[in-house]
Amino acid sequence: VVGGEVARPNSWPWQISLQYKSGSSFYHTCGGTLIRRGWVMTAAHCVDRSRTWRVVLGDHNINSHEGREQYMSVSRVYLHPNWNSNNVAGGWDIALLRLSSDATLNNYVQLGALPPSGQVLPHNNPCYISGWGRTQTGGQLSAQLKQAYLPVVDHKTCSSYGWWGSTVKNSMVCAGGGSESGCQGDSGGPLNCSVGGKWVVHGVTSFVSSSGCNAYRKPTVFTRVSAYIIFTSWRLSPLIGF
Ligand SMILES: CC(C)C[C@H](NC(=O)[C@H](CCCC[NH3+])NC(=O)C(F)(F)F)C(=O)Nc1ccc(C(C)C)cc1
Repeated sequence: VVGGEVARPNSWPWQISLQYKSGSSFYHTCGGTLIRRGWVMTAAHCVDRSRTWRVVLGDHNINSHEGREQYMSVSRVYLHPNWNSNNVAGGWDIALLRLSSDATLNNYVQLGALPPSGQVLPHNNPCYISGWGRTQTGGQLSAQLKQAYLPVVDHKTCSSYGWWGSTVKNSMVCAGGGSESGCQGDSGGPLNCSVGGKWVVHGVTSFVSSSGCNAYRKPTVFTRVSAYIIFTSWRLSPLIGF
């Protein structure tokens, strides 16, 4: 996250750190959202290589053990079938991770709320990005979870000339576009939007401009979660429409 501030610890209790094993250590690579006790939603581009993954719940400082963390292994990765790793602009940048055991919900670990199917937020709807991603273009990851205020940029504006043009599809949501943005390492994490006084996870962090994370008029682009939900009522919702 470029700009913004360090989040109050566990203030986004559905935010997870997706880590891969290298040697005997694990390294943060992406964010994600806990959407059921045994399921995490993240970006397909985060998990389209086969690695040994783990999900850390209830984290704040990813470099220290604070005692609130739950470390979960991943039993299966479900990439959206239409995801094309050579074309992030094509969309479909969404995946589900089945955890090998259920998370314990508490003050530090909660489920993220998903939007109703098809809901599109208005221009300037208040949202926050959260993540441990780089704090500058080409910079380092943040040790502590950060957040930045990124209001929604409607599709009409985001897909116009000088902005993202046709790179941005209707299955995406744009937010920010000023001096604050997501950056590498925030991928897969939530765009937390205030809707009717509640926080709803409306986006999965997907991409920023290759000329720099907080490039002018290149808002951070998120997979629009409501485009992948088939049913609105929770009784029928099979998580995400794969
Ligand atoms: C050095 C970084 C900033 C490069 C930048 N990376 C990204 O935007 C990567 C996702 C890359 C997916 C493709 N493997 N995402 C992120 O950094 C995120 F913002 F989500 F955290 C990028 O490739 N951006 C990009 C590339 C191509 C396009 C279209 C023109 C196809 C749009 C954006």
